[in-house]
Amino acid sequence: MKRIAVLGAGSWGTVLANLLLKNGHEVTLWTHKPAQAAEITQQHTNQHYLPDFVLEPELTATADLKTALVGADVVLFVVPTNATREVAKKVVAGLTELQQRPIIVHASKGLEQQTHKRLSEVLAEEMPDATRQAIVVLSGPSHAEDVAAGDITSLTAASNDLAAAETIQQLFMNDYFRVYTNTDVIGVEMGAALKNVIAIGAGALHGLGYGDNTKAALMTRGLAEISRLGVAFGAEPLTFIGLSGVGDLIVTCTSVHSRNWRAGNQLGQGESLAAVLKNMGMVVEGVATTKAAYELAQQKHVDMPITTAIYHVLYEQKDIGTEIATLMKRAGKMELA
Ligand SMILES: NC(=O)C1=CN([C@@H]2O[C@H](COP(=O)(O)OP(=O)(O)OC[C@H]3O[C@@H](n4cnc5c(N)ncnc54)[C@H](O)[C@@H]3O)[C@@H](O)[C@H]2O)C=CC1
Ligand SMILES: O=C(CO)COP(=O)(O)O
Repeated sequence: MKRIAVLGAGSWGTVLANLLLKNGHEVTLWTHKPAQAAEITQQHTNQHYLPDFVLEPELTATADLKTALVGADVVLFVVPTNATREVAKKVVAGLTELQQRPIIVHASKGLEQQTHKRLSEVLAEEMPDATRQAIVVLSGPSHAEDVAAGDITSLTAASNDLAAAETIQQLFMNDYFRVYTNTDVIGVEMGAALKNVIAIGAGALHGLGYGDNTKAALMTRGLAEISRLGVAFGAEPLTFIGLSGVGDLIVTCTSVHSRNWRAGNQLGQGESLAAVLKNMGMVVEGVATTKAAYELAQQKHVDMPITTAIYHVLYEQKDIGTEIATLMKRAGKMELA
């Protein structure tokens, strides 16, 4: 039995906290919203993020970070990518005062907007050795709504420290949640972040009325460019045919639960990006990651035509139909080049 602080009470943080509690661990969920902490602890619901899902009655939430961190063996970050650095700074202050050194895990999927860094890099930068053991990334095809319903789900726990990844694997495993380990942190984080970009494209195709052939083409060629960029940063190519690569790409490009897919679908139906983001009420990671991926591709001279087209639509207000036509007019090439 471990004591675990889960930071971020959106849909994913709440479901992971609930699962860890059901697995027999002592869990405290931290949210920066006091009213939400009260709702989770007293009413056992989190209506905004998980409508109608009843939480374990023993799950407690707090808006006081230090209360969540006291005695924690593991600290699990599940806040949006662009809040991770800010929250890490607060966690460092708390852990320094408490003189604790937990394993740090993150389950978020994105590249930091300003620096384009992966989240394990952000956490390593902000958290000195005295405040942490290893950093582990938890990733894979896993919509919170499906895990809440007890759907069989498989993820990967990636770390440079295999023993720490194995510890985290054991924390989460149960009869419907199976976790593998991986040591390719770069590949796992790049796959997780970049699939959100392609999912916006898949949603847009759906919104425009395209069929299954088109969506399969987008996913397959999307995976080709995800792998190219990942490998340029040192990822192992095989990681992209794993859970955090093709696995997460499939679920995010095909599920109505995906916020990235839903955002794309609404864009395809003619909504403006501003309206889509306003209506979603939850994080759509792929929007910021599209810009990061586009800029990284330019920096590394990696060909990413689909990501470029999505960047044009999101950031330069280009027409989706024109971007699709431009993609189709490119010269023929070898499939595996
Ligand atoms: N929802 C899902 O099914 C899955 C989500 N993820 C990833 O997990 C991460 C979180 O996603 P969700 O839980 O879905 O997001 P969400 O939009 O449902 O919730 C985000 C939570 O973070 C909080 N938050 C926002 N800014 C904050 C700040 N500056 N300080 C503290 N808390 C802050 C919000 O109040 C909210 O409670 C994302 O990176 C997402 O890609 C990964 C796998 C599945
Ligand atoms: O990462 C996810 C599923 O594995 C969640 O995707 P969305 O953020 O698009 O909902």
